[in-house]
Amino acid sequence: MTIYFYKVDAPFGCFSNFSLHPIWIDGVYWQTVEHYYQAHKFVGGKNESAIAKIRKAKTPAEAAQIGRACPHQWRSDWDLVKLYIMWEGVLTKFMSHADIQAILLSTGEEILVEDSPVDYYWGCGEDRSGLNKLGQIIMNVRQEIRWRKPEHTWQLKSSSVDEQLTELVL
Ligand SMILES: Nc1nc(O)c(N)c(N[C@@H]2O[C@H](COP(=O)(O)O)[C@@H](O)[C@H]2O)n1
Repeated sequence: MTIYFYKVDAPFGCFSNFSLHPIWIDGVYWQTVEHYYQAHKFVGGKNESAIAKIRKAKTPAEAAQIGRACPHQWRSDWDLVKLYIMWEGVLTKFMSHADIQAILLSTGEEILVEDSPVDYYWGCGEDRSGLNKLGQIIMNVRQEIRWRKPEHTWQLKSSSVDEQLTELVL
């Protein structure tokens, strides 16, 4: 069964980057993964003052609104680094909050899909043909957490450590 998530107040809403689960990365506090992700568009760019504005944004929607404005001011390597930034934020979120980590692990091997009607990159888009990069990252993080927690490794599909490593590298 595929698990679709999007709205924070709907089932599996804790998988959304808009969920109110703060993270600390490199000694900096971020209210949500969305704040962290949007702010990093401006790290090393032409308008670094936007970082503080996004960090202080009252809601993840406001953080996204600021972050999406002025794409010409984003760092030049944004397309190269955005997947890693997102992965780092999502991994930190699920490593920092035991309650949602348990929810994530309880999904077993189910496919996770961000059911965004507008986003064909991070989500599946209106017709569900999108790339679902956020869902893929959350599934990767689920696997990563199992690696870090030996008691969960029995849930991995492959039988040997070598096979499991190969799966992750590929
Ligand atoms: N809950 C929610 N509401 C929205 O309005 C959204 N667009 C999303 N999707 C998230 O938006 C982020 C991508 O932003 P950019 O388009 O790269 O500026 C990413 O966190 C998606 O998961 N979610």
